Amino acid sequence: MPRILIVEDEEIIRSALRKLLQHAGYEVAVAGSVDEADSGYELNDFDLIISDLRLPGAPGTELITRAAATPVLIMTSYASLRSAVDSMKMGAVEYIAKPFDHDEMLAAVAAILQRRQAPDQHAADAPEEPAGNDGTIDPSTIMYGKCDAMQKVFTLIRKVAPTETTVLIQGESGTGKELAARALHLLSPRAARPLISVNCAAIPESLIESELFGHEKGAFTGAVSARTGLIEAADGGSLFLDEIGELPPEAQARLLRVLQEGEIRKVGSTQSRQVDVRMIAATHRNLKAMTRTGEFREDLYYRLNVMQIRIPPLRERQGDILGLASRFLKRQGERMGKPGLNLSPEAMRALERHRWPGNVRELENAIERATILCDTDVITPGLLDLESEGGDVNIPETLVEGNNEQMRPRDNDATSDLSLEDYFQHFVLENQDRMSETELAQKLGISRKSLWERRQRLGIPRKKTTGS
Ligand SMILES: Nc1ncnc2c1ncn2[C@@H]1O[C@H](COP(=O)(O)OP(=O)(O)OP(=O)(O)O)[C@@H](O)[C@H]1O
Repeated sequence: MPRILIVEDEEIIRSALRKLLQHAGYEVAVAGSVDEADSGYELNDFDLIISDLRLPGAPGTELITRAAATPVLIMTSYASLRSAVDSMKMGAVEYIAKPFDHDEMLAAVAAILQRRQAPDQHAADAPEEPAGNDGTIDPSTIMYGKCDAMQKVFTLIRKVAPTETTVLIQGESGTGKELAARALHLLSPRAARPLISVNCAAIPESLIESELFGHEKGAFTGAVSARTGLIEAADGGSLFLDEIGELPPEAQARLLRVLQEGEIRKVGSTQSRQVDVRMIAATHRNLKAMTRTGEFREDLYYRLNVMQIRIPPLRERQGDILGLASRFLKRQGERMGKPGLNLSPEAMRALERHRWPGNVRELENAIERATILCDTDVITPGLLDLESEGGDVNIPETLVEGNNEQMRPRDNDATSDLSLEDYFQHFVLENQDRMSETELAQKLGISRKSLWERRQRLGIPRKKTTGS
């Protein structure tokens, strides 16, 4: 049985992670700091160390040198992507952003241990030797989907993952684009190398070029030292550019060069450097339409759109709703110490009838909310609180302004013209004075981070007087 050491100072995360890993069949030990880990255990006896980056005393990356024979997976908050990149450069085998998804964590652990068992296949110092995926990792171990539409997505992922092809993942917010990108990476020969995920909408426009491409010392005010960009950090691995439609024009031009020439030039540098990165991009927007309005470069669009994977909205995956719900219920129940929860027949019907404008994320949030509020073993429709969430709102048939036939609104009534962003904007403007940010995000079925990002993008930042 593989032995894993968790080094985390936050008790709640430490015990949740321990339970998750024990449940998955691993032998688990825990420590609250690097020194506690080092004095309490023989670090090289473990098959894997999972450590928080920020700890009291030495940072988690210290374990990379102290446990030279053991792979170290670093956990870091999403906001500190930069530290994640630095951790990878220091030799961490993988990083994972907190709060992490349980499936994502288990998939990352399984992939690292699998590579450890077959070290000849990945030779970390020889990236040109493909790490290989021996077939034990499958998209269905990373994301749930039994309906025909998702089975087709999985087939496509299995086919395209082993290639070097650039992939464009399209789908509404919350459909699972990021999970699909992770599956593409983990099933690829690059699985042993980093997957760097960047949300282009979350990085301020003024910083995006230097974040992605790096900069030389003195390239602009504040550039006190040279810095490696995220693309370079993904060298040998994969780069996932989420919300690619938000990339400003100058960064689009630079990215095109990376795709065409396989080389990057840091901001303020005259020299280029070759990089070997597999590009995966995602968007909920219609890039083709954006090329017509000049918002997105047509040449870049064609470079990115070599292979397209469309993740269907949840309302087109009717057969998966209950399966996903019971998976989330089991997970949340275990997390919150309520393991025997069930959905009442009425709750099941309510879930199946709901339109799910926020897709899988909204379902996940609804189940989490119901699990918290539930005082018995049965989840009733009232606890899911779905009526006010969209059942009575005019959600368009299809929210993506699609060039893709499948994505076009199916009818021409007035609501079909309402884009997801219009809906979002209406909802926020109408409700922000009486709801907190947390409530707004929950009702929209998105995370608070997503709410904040979209507020910035749509020019409706949170009012100072609004509570949260
Ligand atoms: N098929 C699935 N099985 C299990 N969980 C899923 C599935 N699809 C999505 N999820 C969960 O739903 C949430 C949203 O998924 P994800 O972040 O991948 O969506 P997204 O399309 O990238 O969203 P956004 O466009 O807002 O970034 C995550 O917590 C993810 O784990």
